[in-house]
Amino acid sequence: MGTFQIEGGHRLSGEIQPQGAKNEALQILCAVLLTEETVTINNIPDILDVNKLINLLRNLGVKIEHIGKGSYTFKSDELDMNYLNSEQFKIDGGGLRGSIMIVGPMLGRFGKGFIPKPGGDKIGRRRLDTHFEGFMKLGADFRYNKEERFYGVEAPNGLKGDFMLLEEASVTGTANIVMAAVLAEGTTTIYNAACEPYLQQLCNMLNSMGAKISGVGSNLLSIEGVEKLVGCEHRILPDMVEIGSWIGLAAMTKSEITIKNVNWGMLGIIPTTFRKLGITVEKRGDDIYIPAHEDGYEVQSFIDGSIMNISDAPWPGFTPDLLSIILVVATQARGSVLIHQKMFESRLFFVDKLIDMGAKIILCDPHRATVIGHDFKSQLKATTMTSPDIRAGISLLIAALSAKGTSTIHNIEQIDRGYEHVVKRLKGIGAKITRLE
Ligand SMILES: CC(=O)N[C@H]1[C@@H](OP(=O)(O)OP(=O)(O)OC[C@H]2O[C@@H](n3ccc(=O)[nH]c3=O)[C@H](O)[C@@H]2O)O[C@H](CO)[C@@H](O)[C@@H]1O
Ligand SMILES: C=C(OP(=O)(O)O)C(=O)O
Repeated sequence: MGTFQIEGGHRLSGEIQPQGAKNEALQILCAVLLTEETVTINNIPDILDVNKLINLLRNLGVKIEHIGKGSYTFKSDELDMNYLNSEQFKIDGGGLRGSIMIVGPMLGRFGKGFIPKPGGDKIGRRRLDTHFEGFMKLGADFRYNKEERFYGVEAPNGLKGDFMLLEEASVTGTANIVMAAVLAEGTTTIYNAACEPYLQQLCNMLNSMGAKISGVGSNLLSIEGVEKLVGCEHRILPDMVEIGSWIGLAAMTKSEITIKNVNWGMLGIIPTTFRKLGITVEKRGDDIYIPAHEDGYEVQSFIDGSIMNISDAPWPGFTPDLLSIILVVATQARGSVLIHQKMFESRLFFVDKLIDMGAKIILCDPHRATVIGHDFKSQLKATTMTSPDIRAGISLLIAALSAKGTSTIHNIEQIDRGYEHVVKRLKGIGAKITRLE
């Protein structure tokens, strides 16, 4: 278990370049399985989850070349199907959430897809029903081995397009079904599809490979199946969740920070949501400029004067992956805010660590927390903590950087899952952080 030691209470300053998006990369990497031709992907983040998935693809027989920083080529022309029955696959597949998305492309191209129960954050129940109901709608047979927690779908006679209304707009579920449907016979219509930038990017990439997907960016996708897909080159967007994390970091440490080349057009409601806490998020070309908040930041109120409420929702609503960061930043705001995590039922429990540090938070129930901001009149105090999940982890790191004294965070593999070279990059803007092995 890795550990960070953080000396808090220092101002940071300078520029930070966002990494490529983790959740987009996981979809895009799975899509390389859909063609025997070469696929080149640029701006792949060097993070634990992505490297685990690249390793899984290599073990499956994909020929992979690292051709430059963040750039790789993939060629899936001779896959080793026996790997899917191996013990190694159980270890590799169970190591991250994103591995679930190899099932759709394998089913679409080879008529069968398997996966052990995928890993990822323990942030509440994480059902896979949407994925498998979608595959079944396309004509696949489903089986689940409860003992081994192993999922399988097979369609020896190929998949047939159909209309489906998803029970929920699942991000990885939509990606998985789209990747199966591109090679199905006939037209598939997916209503209540997730439409995050991750999915828009995936659909655009598939179209550049010869797929026929329309409705990209909406919750109604139409996919006309094609016989085969060809190679392509794709660039991954900057990570909007990482960008949001750095906005929070700047505000809470009263630091002047510029986040470079953020691709503003794809940030959706994220800048507006930080502004609701009174944080200045300035657009400078394609950069985000956060000034040092010398006088703190004040939570806005609704038109009728009622208490501010920030909650998550499927895109274009506010991503649940930034709610933990909003919560930690709110602990130093002027005013109070109700944080409502609607999607995941165990993602707010990390607030007990913030309470230990002196934050004023009432955990109303597993989904809601009321934060009463300190307005910097009282600084958080350093402590020793363990990171329970990726976004709680980065939130605790932000809290530690703002706190008085030296904090220790254990289980930082959670942070390494999704944040590239975090020590080096944070040191680059003046943070006092050390990795202890
Ligand atoms: C690898 C990856 O891409 N992971 C992301 C993906 O996970 P993932 O694709 O696993 O998450 P889903 O979109 O399937 O659902 C997340 C949770 O939200 C609930 N739910 C979902 C849709 C909905 O309309 N209503 C609802 O309540 C689900 O029951 C589930 O508990 O999307 C999540 C939701 O944005 C993000 O937190 C994860 O970072
Ligand atoms: C929950 C997340 O990741 P995963 O779905 O990979 O667990 C996340 O990125 O915030």
